[in-house]
Order: sequence, then structure tokens, then C-alpha cells
Amino acid sequence: MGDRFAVELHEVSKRYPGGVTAVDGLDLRVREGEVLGFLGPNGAGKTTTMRMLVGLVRPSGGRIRVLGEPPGRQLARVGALIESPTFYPHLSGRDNLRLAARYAGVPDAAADRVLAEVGLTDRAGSPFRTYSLGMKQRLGVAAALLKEPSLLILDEPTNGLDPAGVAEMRELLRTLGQRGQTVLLSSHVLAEVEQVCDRIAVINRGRLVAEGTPDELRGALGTGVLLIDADPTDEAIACLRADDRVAAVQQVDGQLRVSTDPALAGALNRLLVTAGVEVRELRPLRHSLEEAFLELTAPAPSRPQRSDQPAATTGANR
Ligand SMILES: Nc1ncnc2c1ncn2[C@@H]1O[C@H](COP(=O)(O)OP(=O)(O)OP(=O)(O)O)[C@@H](O)[C@H]1O
Repeated sequence: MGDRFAVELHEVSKRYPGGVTAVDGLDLRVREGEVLGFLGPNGAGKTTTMRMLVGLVRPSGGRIRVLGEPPGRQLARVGALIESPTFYPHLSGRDNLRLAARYAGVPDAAADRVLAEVGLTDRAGSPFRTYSLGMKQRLGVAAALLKEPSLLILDEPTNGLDPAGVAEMRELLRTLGQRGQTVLLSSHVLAEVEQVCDRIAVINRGRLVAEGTPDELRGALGTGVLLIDADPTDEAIACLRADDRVAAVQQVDGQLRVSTDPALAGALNRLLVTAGVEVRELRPLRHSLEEAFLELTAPAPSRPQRSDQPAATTGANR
């Protein structure tokens, strides 16, 4: 993965006629060769952002570069699956792709290459209307791959798929990532992108709210934190700080927030008890990245104050 950027957005906004601000000062960069998960709840502005990247929607403000150029200039090197692709129901998957290949100005033979890449060779001769939703989505990805694009933009490719379809799509995305393809992949389900993405950018109400590798997000969002209520507190702090498996200990409202691998809960409990400290409570601050994501993107009024949390790597606060 290089230090060059396939996609750069600086302070990008989009206000639709009628007053909806779909994207609001968004800063986002996708490195060449990485798979970036673009994550946010429904209506967060993901599709609008992707449509701006391919020149389908004009930004109201800010600066966008796609493969070093303004949007729309590099379309021959960009493959996109934004909203459902249109295929002819009575034509086979292969014939649909051959048609698409002609439109894209690539040889017919590209159709068989991409069918193999998405694992549809066996059903390539069947009419499109007989495909499952998962197969239809994979054919959409195949169409986006026809031009051997440098950048692949996929808007919610797992939307509407059953669990088996999601698993198949995840496997396909993992393969694309392993061969060094730059992929920008949107989803509103964290678990779907967590395993296939090098980095994740979380947006909410058109703004970047957190960004990092899945591990960095876990750390920044407090999923690697144990809450410990112990007595005497000072002794507990000293004991924990002396242990090299513990990255940090903070005291908040009489409780200890211990940055460590939550799997060490039992070991740290034993450590404290052995040192003569009474452990009244010991639990993970949050159980999963999914919980942290939901909290981060919850509607504003119910969102708890997080000022005592280590800050996520945020674009909004940068
Ligand atoms: N053409 C349009 N005209 C007016 N408002 C729009 C238009 N397209 C989208 N919006 C609004 O912009 C906001 C962001 O929508 P967008 O589709 O970009 O979000 P999203 O994160 O992709 O959501 P979803 O996951 O539901 O597709 C929403 O409030 C939506 O209603």
C-alpha cells in the first residue's frame, strides 16, 4: 500500500435543492491499494459522496480528486457499482457482460475473465432473471471490474443479501483486497466491512466522525478498555500500572478505565486479588466495535457525552 491517494476529499459539501445537506465538510482520503470501508447509518451521505466521486452529482463546495484528477476525468480507470446495476433479464450473465464490455470499449473476452473473478462462471449461461440476489450483485461487481479499474467504488454491495450472499460477497471483496486493488466500499453494517477493510471511515450526518484501522478504532472507541471498581483504588492503580500488559489506567468517577486486551480480565482480577485489593466490579467498557459504531452514529439527543474518552481519530475534530 502506497502513500499516494486514489481519492481525496477536502471540506466537501453537498446541499440538494430543497435544503437537505447530505454531505457537510467531509474530509476523506483513500490510499492507493487499500480497501477502505465507508461506514454510516442510512442517510449519512455515503451514496451522495460516491456519486460525487464519479461525477454524477456536483458538490456544492470543497475539493475532490479521483486518481489525481477532478471527478469524471478518470472514468476509464474507475469501476463503480452505485445503486442497482441494470441488466437485461432475458440475457445470460455472460451476454449482459459482453454488452457492457462493448459499451466500456473493452474486448468481449473480458466478460469471461470477470465472471471467473466473481465466481459466476458456472452460471454464466443462465438468464439474468434466474439469478439470486447475491448472484445479481456479484454480476454488478463483475461489470465494475471489466475495465480492470485502478479504483473500485462499491455502494452497499451486500444490501439485501441473505447471510450466505453476504459471506460470498465478503469473500470476493477479500480477494480483491489481497490483489492490491484500491476499493472504496460503503456499508451501514460494521461487521460486514470489519473483516475485509484495511481502514474504516465512519460518517454520520455528512461528516467524518472516526477513522482508522479496525484495531485503531477499537482502541479509540474504548472497546479495548476494562472498567474496574476496586478498593483501595491507589493500590489497584499502582498494581495495574506496574503490569506491562496494561497500556494506561485512568480514574473516572471513582472507577478505573484500564486500556488493555479485554481478554485479560480474569488475569487482571487475579493480579489485584493476589495483591490484597478488593475487586467489586470488572467488565469491558463496551463489548464490541459494533456497539461503539452504533453509539457514534446514534441520533444526537441520545448520544452520551464522550469527553472523558480517548478521542477517535476524527476528521471532524481535526
Ligand atoms: N437527489 C436527492 N435530492 C434530495 N435529497 C437527497 C437526494 N439524494 C439523497 N438525498 C438526501 O441526502 C441525505 C443523504 O443521502 P445518501 O443517500 O447520500 O445517504 P446514504 O448514507 O447513502 O444512505 P443509505 O444507506 O440510506 O443509502 C438523505 O437525507 C437523503 O434523503
